Amino acid sequence: MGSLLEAERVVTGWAARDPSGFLSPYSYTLRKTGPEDVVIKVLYCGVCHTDVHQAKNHLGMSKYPMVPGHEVVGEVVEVGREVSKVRVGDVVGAGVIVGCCRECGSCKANIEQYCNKRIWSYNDVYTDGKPTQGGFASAMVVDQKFVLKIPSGLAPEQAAPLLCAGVTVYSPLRHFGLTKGGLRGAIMGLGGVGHMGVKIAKAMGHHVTVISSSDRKRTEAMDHLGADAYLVSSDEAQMAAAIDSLDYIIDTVPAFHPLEPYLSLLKVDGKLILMGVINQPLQFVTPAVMLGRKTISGSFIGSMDETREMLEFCEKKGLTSMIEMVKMEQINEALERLERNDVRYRFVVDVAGSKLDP
Ligand SMILES: NC(=O)C1=CN([C@@H]2O[C@H](COP(=O)(O)OP(=O)(O)OC[C@H]3O[C@@H](n4cnc5c(N)ncnc54)[C@H](OP(=O)(O)O)[C@@H]3O)[C@@H](O)[C@H]2O)C=CC1
Ligand SMILES: O=C/C=C/c1ccc(O)c(O)c1
Ligand SMILES: [Zn+2]
Ligand SMILES: [Zn+2]
Repeated sequence: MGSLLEAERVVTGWAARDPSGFLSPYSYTLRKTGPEDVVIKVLYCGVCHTDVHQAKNHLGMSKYPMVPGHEVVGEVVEVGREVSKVRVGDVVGAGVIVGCCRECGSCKANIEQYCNKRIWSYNDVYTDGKPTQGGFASAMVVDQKFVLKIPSGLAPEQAAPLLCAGVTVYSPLRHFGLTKGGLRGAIMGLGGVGHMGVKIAKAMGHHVTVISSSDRKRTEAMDHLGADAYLVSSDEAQMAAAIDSLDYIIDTVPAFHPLEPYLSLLKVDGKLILMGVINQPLQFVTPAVMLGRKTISGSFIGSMDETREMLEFCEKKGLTSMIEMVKMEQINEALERLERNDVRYRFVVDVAGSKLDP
């Protein structure tokens, strides 16, 4: 396979060319397989709201052409001579980060996602000076440090959303000591990250409330995802009844919203953990946190160690994601539906089963 891939280094991905965010086929060259590199034939790739933010330049940092996709599951088709972690034929995952400095405090503490020299899986520049491109493509080359074997008990397409959405909720629950049974938590925004939040928090034995912008997802949240309570954020009576009741809120809303109504739902020492990428200042008055010693924090994906642990946790607990599979030809419709909150609950692109070339 090595020599075949050497000869077939050109791959096709689907790239955004400008802030319209419209994706279309794009050919580019993968780097030569280095000693620590793993060449992955992409099988499936989840579609995260961050892909919308990046493709549409919501953060003002987008570089084009950009092939998004960072919930990647694929088959190893070639490995560099020093790769020991995976073998050809293994089903592996890759996520948001594909590089780090390995020397700073964060890297030494194995929380490489907080390395200031992190390299993003797309919309970034790799150590060889070439743009990184993501998983909406036939193949990727990834350093073995940022690749994990998918446990055999997880279906590959089910595992894709875990590589961003899953670890994004697992990491703060672990880090902030919120894993013990009996806690009362809330997941705000029932989308890709939020639905994994409900499942993971329930599997930890928590009482889970969904805080949603509408009543539309109530039945699914309660009957299919296993939530214990459902709160519509605009319903003042429901909100008032929930004051002082929660140990934590994981807030995944990707748009500006006030924080004070949600801070009031926390118990003393409760934590509001912000996950959404919002490019606008949020506001709160200080008594909203002082009178209750409350914490507002943020959290960014999770480390490779936490990702491995989370995959094992999901396998052990039999957790699956709720996905809608699409072909690459449907990616623009999927991105548009994601942006208008019309997905239950993660699109996953069947990359290997799609026609990628024009
Ligand atoms: N911190 C991190 O490491 C990570 C951050 N993110 C970020 O988290 C956010 C959520 O990602 P993801 O779960 O993929 O997104 P989704 O679009 O799948 O879910 C977001 C949910 O937020 C709610 N919502 C409320 N207001 C809006 C609005 N104006 N537009 C859209 N949704 C709204 C909806 O739930 P409801 O109908 O229940 O109100 C929606 O389903 C994004 O900003 C993403 O970039 C993603 C992954 C990692
Ligand atoms: O989906 C994963 C990435 C999330 C993310 C979080 C924060 C931020 O500033 C980003 O650009 C992306
Ligand atoms: Zn993501
Ligand atoms: Zn570092």
